Amino acid sequence: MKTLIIGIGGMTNGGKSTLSKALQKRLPNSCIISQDTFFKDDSLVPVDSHGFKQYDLLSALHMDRMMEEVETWQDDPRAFKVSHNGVVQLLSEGVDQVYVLIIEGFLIFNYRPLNELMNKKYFLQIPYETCKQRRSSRVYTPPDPPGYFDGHVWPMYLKNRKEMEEMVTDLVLLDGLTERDKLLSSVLEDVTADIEAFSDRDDGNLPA
Ligand SMILES: Nc1ncnc2c1ncn2[C@@H]1O[C@H](COP(=O)(O)OP(=O)(O)O)[C@@H](O)[C@H]1O
Ligand SMILES: O=C(O)c1ccc[n+]([C@@H]2O[C@H](COP(=O)([O-])O)[C@@H](O)[C@H]2O)c1
Repeated sequence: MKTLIIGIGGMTNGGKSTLSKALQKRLPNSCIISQDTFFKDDSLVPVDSHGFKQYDLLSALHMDRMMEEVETWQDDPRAFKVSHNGVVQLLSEGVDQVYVLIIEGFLIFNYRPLNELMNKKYFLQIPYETCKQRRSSRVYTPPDPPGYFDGHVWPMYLKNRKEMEEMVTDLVLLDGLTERDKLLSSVLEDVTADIEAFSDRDDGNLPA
């Protein structure tokens, strides 16, 4: 069975889940694993000296559980697909099916074990003002306290981004201000080309 793992990383509110959901709808036999679903319980997240909860760190996430979820997909992508969101689509007879996993989240490329599994890495970026504006209209659980964006989210983004750039060299940067449909079609075109190249090969490896 052939598999492809795509990472959709990026800044908070960069458009990761919007793009991932749209891609999943268009890619047969694809599933999404979202890092957001692995946040630790609020009681386990420490506060800093300014009283801000330290959510924008890898230590605020159950990354071990996220890896287990990815391994469950790797063990049997077909069963994972059936148990998570339904029907497996058979393409044409005689063609090897390629199962696609979309891993999305704001710190996926900062976690080396996850990073190493990905065949393709996309990173959605937006300017500070857009990020702050989009974030202000989103309600998290718990909600952002006053000053949280400038006091915690943005400084941690800068720190995490620097760390990511020291670890990862093969990122494809995407402009999160691009219109949704255009973003989708450019990534879809890229991924579809990989899938086609991949399904033509019989050694199970994605061409470089
Ligand atoms: N390409 C885009 N252009 C304009 N707004 C977008 C775009 N993609 C997403 N958004 C909006 O930005 C906000 C954050 O999007 P979301 O996909 O939830 O971001 P993330 O998963 O990166 O936090 C939402 O209000 C969404 O509708
Ligand atoms: O989902 C949660 O439990 C949660 C609780 C508190 C905060 N968050 C925020 O979720 C952000 C990452 O998710 P996202 O979708 O904005 O990239 C990160 O900036 C955190 O501050 C998320």
